[in-house]
Amino acid sequence: MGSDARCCDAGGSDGPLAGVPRLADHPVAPGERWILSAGFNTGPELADTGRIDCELADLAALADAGARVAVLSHQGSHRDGSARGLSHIAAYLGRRLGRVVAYHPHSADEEAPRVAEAMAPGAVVLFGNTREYAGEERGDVGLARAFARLGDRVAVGGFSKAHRAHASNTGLLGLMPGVAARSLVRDVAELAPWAARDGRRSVAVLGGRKPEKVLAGLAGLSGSYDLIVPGGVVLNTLLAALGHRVGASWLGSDPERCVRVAREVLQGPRRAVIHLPATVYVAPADAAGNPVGPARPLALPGDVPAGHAVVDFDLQPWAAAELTYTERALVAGTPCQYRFGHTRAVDAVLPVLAGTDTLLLGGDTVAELPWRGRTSTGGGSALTLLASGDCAVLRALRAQTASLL
Ligand SMILES: Nc1ncnc2c1ncn2[C@@H]1O[C@H](COP(=O)(O)OP(=O)(O)O)[C@@H](O)[C@H]1O
Ligand SMILES: O=C(OP(=O)(O)O)[C@H](O)COP(=O)(O)O
Repeated sequence: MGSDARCCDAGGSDGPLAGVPRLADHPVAPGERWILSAGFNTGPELADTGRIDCELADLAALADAGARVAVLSHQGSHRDGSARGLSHIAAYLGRRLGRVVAYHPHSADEEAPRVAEAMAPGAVVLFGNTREYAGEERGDVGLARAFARLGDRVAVGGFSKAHRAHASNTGLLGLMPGVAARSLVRDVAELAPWAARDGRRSVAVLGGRKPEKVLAGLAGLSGSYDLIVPGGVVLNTLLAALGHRVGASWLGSDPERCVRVAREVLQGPRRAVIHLPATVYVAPADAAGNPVGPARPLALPGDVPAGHAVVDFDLQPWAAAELTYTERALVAGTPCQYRFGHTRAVDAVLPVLAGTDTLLLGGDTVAELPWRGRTSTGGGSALTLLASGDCAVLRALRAQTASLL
């Protein structure tokens, strides 16, 4: 990771959007067959519809121009069996767009291309969850070829998966002309105030469960932010890197790499002060680090008892004071087990940050926290972009040539 967080810089250049072809600049002719690669990765109860709502304008623009629009989206994961059908999302899209949105439950079965071919100009069909297939998350070219039978051009939205080189985004871009959807351009551009160092005091509150919170968040932002408040998997990983026993605390899907990176961050030069709590709260926990019994305080330094996991922490008074001076903040990943009633870290952080330029990142974080301020549909993707200045989908879009379109 670079020592400076980069994105679209605050000085107004296009940053990572430079050289990216855009749907907004591209005329769409009636009857053209378009795929919209979307990112409707949201829970079945649709607690937060931001990841769907942000793609409505692109869908409407394509359909209004008379395109035949095949929508592909991921949700959940094939790897852990959490991928589900998307029929409820087709119903929601229909209501919001005020037009019929048909649903075909598979995106790569024999029937799917026939459904796509039969669409009338202006029609929209949502195809089944791309993560029904193992090849999606592997970026499998054969699966991308199957998806490619649904259209002749692709508009790539789905910022939440822009850091993934998957069959339904970079895979399709390798096979057909493609442009960035308006939602992707907007989501990337809106990160600019949280990117390059601009002299404002900055804090990153990091939590959640996914390795990107450590690999992109902790490693990438410790060189450019003033204060990092780790929670969730990031705090657990730091405690492990410091040599504490962490019991059943959740260390994510790539624990060895994350602990190694956390150790490098702790030992290497960095700008950020990293907050380590004096008191964490531990509770009996299941294999996923989720609490199954009441929590009790544990003073640090100390070891988490076997079968217990860190579920929450107290913010140190000096950090609470620092937050009141913060001018720019991001919260990436819920810092504590909020949905299980462990709310101390969130209660200490969010109300103070509500008065600053603060951005909440990610799907679960935005869905579960009481926040009325600015949000981003990207979690890991936004951190990747902030940390490295680029991501897989933008690279693939830049590689497209105008002659393809
Ligand atoms: N200490 C913890 N141990 C395990 N899970 C945690 C912990 N703290 C927060 N979480 C969980 O992290 C989830 C969000 O993680 P993640 O998927 O990485 O965020 P997002 O989808 O917003 O990017 C929350 O639902 C929360 O319950
Ligand atoms: O929810 C998402 O990412 P996030 O949890 O980093 O916000 C995206 O849809 C990417 O999903 P993935 O991390 O399963 O590839």
